[in-house]
Amino acid sequence: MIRIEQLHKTYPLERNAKTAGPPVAALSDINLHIQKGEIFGIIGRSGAGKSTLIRTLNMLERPSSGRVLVEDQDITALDNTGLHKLRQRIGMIFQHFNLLNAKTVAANIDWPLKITGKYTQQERNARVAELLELVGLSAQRDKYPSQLSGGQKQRVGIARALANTPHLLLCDEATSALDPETTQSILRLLLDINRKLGLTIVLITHEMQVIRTICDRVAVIEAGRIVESGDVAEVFLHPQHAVTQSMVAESTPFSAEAALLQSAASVPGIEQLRGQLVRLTYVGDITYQPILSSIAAATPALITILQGTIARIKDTPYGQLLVELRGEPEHIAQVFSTLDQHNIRHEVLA
Ligand SMILES: Nc1ncnc2c1ncn2[C@@H]1O[C@H](COP(=O)(O)OP(=O)(O)OP(=O)(O)O)[C@@H](O)[C@H]1O
Repeated sequence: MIRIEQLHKTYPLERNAKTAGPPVAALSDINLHIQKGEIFGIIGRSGAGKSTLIRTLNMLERPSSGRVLVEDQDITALDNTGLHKLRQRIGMIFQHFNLLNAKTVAANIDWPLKITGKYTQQERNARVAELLELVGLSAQRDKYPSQLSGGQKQRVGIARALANTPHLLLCDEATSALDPETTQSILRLLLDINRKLGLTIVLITHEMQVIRTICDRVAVIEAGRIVESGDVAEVFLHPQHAVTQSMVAESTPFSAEAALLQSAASVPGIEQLRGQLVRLTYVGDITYQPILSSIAAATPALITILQGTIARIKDTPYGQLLVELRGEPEHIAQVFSTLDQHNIRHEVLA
């Protein structure tokens, strides 16, 4: 669906600088492949380059070099007419909604249909009604943006972005201005739209919780470079880069995992342990199988659970356990080999 190849973006001047400052390398050698129908998240700290990157996907920002292919078309080579057509295939929603305040909800949603000049009034009315229904705002059709809550405004933004049946939806910090409950309802709506319409969604966020709730894959950006990318469960459960590790550790629902991710020294009573301290991670259906009981029944090794969590990342269940293993070396080896057979990752921490 999208292929980003060796993308670089350098801003000539420091932002807000009154006089010319040194150039800012906002994106350096970005290479990404985003598949049709997936929800792809780009996460990073403030100033990492997220907005610049997502804006290159519809050429709101022109890269300094490199290519962006959307549905096999190199969009960096498009002229204004080509860009106009491209933007009808790509919807976008924004942190601050960007609604037309003087227009009603229905008129905001109608606007992108009207400017194409392709549809009759009757066709537009029918499409607007359909979109209002999709985002759950039929009763608000004649209200103005100032009469809506933040969540409702974002629903209007989503309906407007979908008006011309785009193939791709870009979400620029779409839930950052919303409270946690409203954030969840907007994320559920995006997931629902992704599933119902098969729409590819690319979002940028600084919140791990957003990635964990709806994304299939994620790329972590830091100082203009992709430092890590992959399936969300893999990146969350085994973050490799220091930035990813700290963002996972900071995200509240992951506090239990954060403890598990930290050094063995964080385990209460560590000094009393006599065996090996091992972290087990399992992902998928195996989460609900009695693997530990089977191992305990098959070997004389002693397994003590010290800490653990079972949760979900999007639809994928996973478990992480910190256990102490005690026994003869051959029994411990037997435990590890059984874990291997079941694809349960094990790391000896101490
Ligand atoms: N128009 C501009 N002119 C000069 N520098 C810019 C411009 N836009 C962005 N930058 C710089 O490029 C870098 C990346 O900015 P960008 O807005 O893409 O990051 P971000 O990850 O989206 O940050 P935030 O989460 O704070 O919005 C920053 O150093 C920023 O100051």
